[in-house]
Amino acid sequence: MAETILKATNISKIYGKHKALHKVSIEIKRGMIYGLIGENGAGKSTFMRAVMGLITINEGDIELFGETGMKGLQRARRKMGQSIETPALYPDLTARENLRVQAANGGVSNREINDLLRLMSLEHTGSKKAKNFSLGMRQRLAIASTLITNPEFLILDEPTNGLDPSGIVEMREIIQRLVTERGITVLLSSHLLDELSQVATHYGILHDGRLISEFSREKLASESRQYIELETTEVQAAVVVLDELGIRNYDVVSGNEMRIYERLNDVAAINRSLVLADVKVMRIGTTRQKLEDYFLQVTGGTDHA
Ligand SMILES: Nc1ncnc2c1ncn2[C@@H]1O[C@H](COP(=O)(O)OP(=O)(O)OP(=O)(O)O)[C@@H](O)[C@H]1O
Repeated sequence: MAETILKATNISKIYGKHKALHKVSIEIKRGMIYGLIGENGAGKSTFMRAVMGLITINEGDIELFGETGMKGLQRARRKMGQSIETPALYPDLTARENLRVQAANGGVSNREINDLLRLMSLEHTGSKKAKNFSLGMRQRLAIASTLITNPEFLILDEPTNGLDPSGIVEMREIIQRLVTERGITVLLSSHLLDELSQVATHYGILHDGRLISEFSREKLASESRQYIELETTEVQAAVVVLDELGIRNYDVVSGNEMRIYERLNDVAAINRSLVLADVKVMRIGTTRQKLEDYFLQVTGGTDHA
């Protein structure tokens, strides 16, 4: 069983009359990438701040690396890095110079800095100053700065926020690299499930300060899986053809609609077989349940999302 890195039990945080977190319990084990999903104001940053000890909580317990209590948590937090409060970047310095400054007291070698620049895909930024960086580059440099201290557990608040699609893909790759190359456990947040869909191993949905759903990457993949959508007036006849083709993994979802979960690349061949058997095909093609639809489903519909 993997070591528990974070165990938050029944965490509540109240601002004035507003309950920003309501009895939130989350457990993160070594090697997980835990994605905290929720709309703006759901409580994601508040939870992360509580874990980092940047705010006090009104109720609940936090255990980090098996440590509890003020002293224990202080010790544990030395093994952590975060991007909630981003370190100041020096706009007139290059990526390398920025990391040098961050590393000034840490005895960090040039080799390590080179490695960090490569890890963050910043190795080709050369003499470019941080003020001329794209948002994605700045975000990556900020993460690189937090890695100077070699954390085992990293908290990233909305790392894909504001990035364009290619920046999002790059950030996902980098986060994955943190895990595979450095064995870092990650807690990260986003207001869009889609943005973390290919990176997180586990998901928690926060809504109005409550953790309303938790699921694994596997569950997400199976619930938002791709399938062939077939619309026909002759479902019975279509079933016979599919059986003849050896296709077993399908559902009849209504009187004239079917979903086929296998042979996704054989749409044309399946269509041909149906037509040859005189089955009227109104529509056939691959589709994928939109992740944001899934999000609406688990949050209970538009009222809650
Ligand atoms: N220092 C504070 N004082 C008062 N209310 C606060 C404070 N910080 C956060 N809140 C409130 O707590 C709730 C949760 O905020 P939080 O920043 O955790 O949300 P979030 O999910 O991270 O959203 P966002 O993506 O907008 O940051 C919000 O209603 C917010 O207004």
